[in-house]
Amino acid sequence: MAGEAPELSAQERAGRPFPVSWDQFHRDCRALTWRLNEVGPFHAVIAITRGGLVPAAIVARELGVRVIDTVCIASYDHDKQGDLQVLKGISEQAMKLGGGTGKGLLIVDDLVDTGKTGKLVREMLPDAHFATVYAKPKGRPLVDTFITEVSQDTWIFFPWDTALSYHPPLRDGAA
Ligand SMILES: O=P(O)(O)OC[C@H]1O[C@H](OP(=O)(O)OP(=O)(O)O)[C@H](O)[C@@H]1O
Ligand code: HPA
Ligand SMILES: [Mg+2]
Repeated sequence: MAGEAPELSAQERAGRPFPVSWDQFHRDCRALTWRLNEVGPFHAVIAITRGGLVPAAIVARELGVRVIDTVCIASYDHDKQGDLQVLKGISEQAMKLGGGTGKGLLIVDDLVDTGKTGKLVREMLPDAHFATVYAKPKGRPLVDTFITEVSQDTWIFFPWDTALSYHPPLRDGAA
């Protein structure tokens, strides 16, 4: 409709950019593993794709876990969240390892934001341990272990979504 304000994406609503380098991400994943090492052992890691694949690989490597499964969920189209779609569920084999409820399984994702994705996976595996590298306040209560909390109005830029590019000097109006 004419005169109606355009809908803002999550990233536009988020005032603060929080860029994360590969190096920083690796360090944060290792810090996460230190905490998880106190909680395990785990029979398997369940990565929430796609963002959870990267921390899941690092965490599984550090914890010595070789069974990794995925739950494939799509919700954000870049920075706009739509309805959650489960494109692939947890495998029967991983379900068995978790006794049907997720006991002894470790769910890994890169972050929780609104918590919608995490809530859905928790419902599939109520007894699993849920770990993320970053957490925003709305999603935080869903997570058992995380490393860094950022404000709800922060947008995290992951290294696999970004590239090095020219940045104008502050004098020329750069933010
Ligand atoms: O707490 P929420 O508000 O549900 O948001 C968090 C989820 O959003 C992102 O995934 P996305 O759906 O963008 O898919 P991707 O992992 O394939 O990038 C992120 O990796 C989390 O899985
Ligand atoms: N960064 C990247 N992807 C996301 C975010 C974020 O802050 N929130 C939900 N998906
Ligand atoms: Mg994701």
